[in-house]
Amino acid sequence: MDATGLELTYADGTQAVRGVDLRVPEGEFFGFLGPNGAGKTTTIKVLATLLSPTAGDVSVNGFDVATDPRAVRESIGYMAQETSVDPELTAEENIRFACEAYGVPKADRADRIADLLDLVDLADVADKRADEFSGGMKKRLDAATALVHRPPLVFLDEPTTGLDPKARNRLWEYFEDINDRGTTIFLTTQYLEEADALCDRLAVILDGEIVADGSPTDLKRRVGGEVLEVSLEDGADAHERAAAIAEDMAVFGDAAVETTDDGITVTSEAARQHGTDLLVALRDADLVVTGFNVRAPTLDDVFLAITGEHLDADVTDDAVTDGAMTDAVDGEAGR
Ligand SMILES: Nc1ncnc2c1ncn2[C@@H]1O[C@H](COP(=O)(O)OP(=O)(O)OP(=O)(O)O)[C@@H](O)[C@H]1O
Repeated sequence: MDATGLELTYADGTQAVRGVDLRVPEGEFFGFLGPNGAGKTTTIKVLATLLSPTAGDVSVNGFDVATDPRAVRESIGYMAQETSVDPELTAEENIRFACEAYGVPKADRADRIADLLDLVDLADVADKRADEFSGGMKKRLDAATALVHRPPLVFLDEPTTGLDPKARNRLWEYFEDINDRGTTIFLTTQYLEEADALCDRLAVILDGEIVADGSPTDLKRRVGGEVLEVSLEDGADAHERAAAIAEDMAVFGDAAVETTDDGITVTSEAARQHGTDLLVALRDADLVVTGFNVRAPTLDDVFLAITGEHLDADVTDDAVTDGAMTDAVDGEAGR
C-alpha cells in the first residue's frame, strides 16, 4: 500500500492525521506505533476505506481508495479494535458467516473453515458458542474471520490490547504464521515489545505525524550507544545530583541523562567505556551506588529519545478477564 500526504480532519476540526507518507511493500510485517490518540486507528480506517481522506493519495493493493473503494475492501482483511464476532454463534458459524459475507465460493467453504479453525487453534471448540470464549479466543476467532477471503494484506488494529501476555503470544504466532505464508501485515500497536518482536519495519506516529521510521534495529541504533543504568541510595535529590554529575562529564558527550525511580540512566556511545568513571565521580560526591548495568537500547529508549516521553502501555495492566471458558478448555492460563 502507498499513502502520500494523507490527511484526515474530523468534522469537529480535529486534525487526526497530518501529511502522512507511508509505503508498505508486499510481504512486509509493518508496525504502526504510537500512544493513545496519536492517529493510528484513523489512518487504518482510511486505508481500509471506512473513512475518506481529507487530502492525499492512497492506494491499497493497486486500487485507489477514493475511486475504487470496493476493490480495496475485497482485497484486504481488517481486524478492528472491537471484536466483531457474534457471541450467539459458534466459532465455526462465525467463520461460515464471514465466508458468506466475503463471497467465498460455496465449494471452498468447508475446507477454508477447517483450515482457519486450525490456524487459530480453535478446532477443538469449533462447536462452542463464542460467548463462552475468553478474550484471547475471541480475538483469535476475529482474526480468522478477517482472513476467510485470503486477502494479500491484513490490517490489524491493536489486536492484542487488553490481552494477558499468554493470550497475546498465541495471537503473535498466528500473525507470524500468516505473514510467513506471504500475507502483508499492517499492525497498529501501543506495545513496544510487540512491535519489536513482530515487525520488519516500524513507523512511529505522534499527534498525527510520523516522527520516525525504520526497522527496530535501525531505530535502536539511532538512539546512539548503550544505556547505563545506575541505582542509587536515597531519594529524588540524590538522583538529581547524580544526573547533574553525569551531564557534566565530557566523556559522555551529548549523552541523554534521565532520572528514574531507582537512580539515573545515561545513554551514550561511551556508556560502557566510561561507566566506571561515572561510578568514581558519584562516590567522590558521597552518593551511594547500589546497582550498575549497561544494556542495549530498547524501543522504549527510542520512543523516549524521539518524544521525550515513555510509551508506557503495560500489556498486563488491563488484561482481559471476561469469558467463562476454563484454562482446561483453552489451555490459556493467567486469565
Ligand atoms: N470521530 C471522531 N471525531 C473527532 N475526533 C476524533 C474522532 N475519532 C478520533 N478522533 C480524534 O482523533 C485523534 C486520533 O485518534 P485515533 O483514534 O486515530 O488515535 P489512535 O492512535 O488510534 O488512538 P487509540 O489507541 O486510542 O485508538 C484523537 O485526538 C482522537 O480524539
